[in-house]
Amino acid sequence: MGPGAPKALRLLGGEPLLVHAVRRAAAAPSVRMIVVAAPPADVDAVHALLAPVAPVTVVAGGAERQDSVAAALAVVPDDVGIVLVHDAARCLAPAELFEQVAATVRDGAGAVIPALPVTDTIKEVDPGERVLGTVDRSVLRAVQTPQGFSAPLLRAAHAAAADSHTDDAGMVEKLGHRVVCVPGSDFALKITRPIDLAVATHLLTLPPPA
Ligand SMILES: Nc1ccn([C@@H]2O[C@H](COP(=O)(O)OP(=O)(O)OP(=O)(O)O)[C@@H](O)[C@H]2O)c(=O)n1
Ligand SMILES: C[C@](O)(CO)[C@H](O)COP(=O)(O)O
Repeated sequence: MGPGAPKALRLLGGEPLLVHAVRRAAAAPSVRMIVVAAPPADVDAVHALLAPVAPVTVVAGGAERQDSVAAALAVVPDDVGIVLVHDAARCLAPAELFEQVAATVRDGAGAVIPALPVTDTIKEVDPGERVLGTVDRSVLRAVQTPQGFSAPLLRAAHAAAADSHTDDAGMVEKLGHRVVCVPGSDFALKITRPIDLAVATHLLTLPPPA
């Protein structure tokens, strides 16, 4: 995103991305507890920011996403059976997506991820940008959050993780456990570059997705 405030605190329609993300998570009827991992120095400030939005527990996050998820998971009570892991950067993921993911876990899938088909042609390249080949995109999916898990499975995956993973489902895959996809949402785009913020600003003007 370039220089400026931490991405989760950048403004979208006048409110921080994190506020949008928590509001939508809290609107999902299945969500009964929200844990936010924040930079250690900002725990109190993030709690104050979110208190008017929804009841939240705020913990100190880690250096990497995986560390932050582990820190948040550590305070989830043992009687919570399903955990959804979400990115603040996917701040417009609708409440309905949280529900769909939670319902699929509840129906018996241990690990559930929202995913969209890939629409570009994908090339594999070498370090010199020379094309090595064209990948069959029909078997590829672009994966989003919230990702949903049975809590014991997610805890086991984090406990076993020896290397770094870009998503939680990757750790579950490493355990050899099945991960299933549900249809993702265009509203769950990851805000990474300034253009994504421009797209999200437009999405805010649209009716909420059905
Ligand atoms: N130490 C970290 C880094 C990232 N995240 C979470 O992981 C999400 C996805 O990571 P990413 O978009 O890569 O966030 P950043 O690393 O903060 O941003 P960027 O890569 O755009 O610089 C973030 O929204 C945030 O919710 C986290 O909890 N702890
Ligand atoms: C979890 C994720 O959003 C799924 O696409 C993604 O892997 C996060 O990656 P990042 O490199 O931490 O942005």
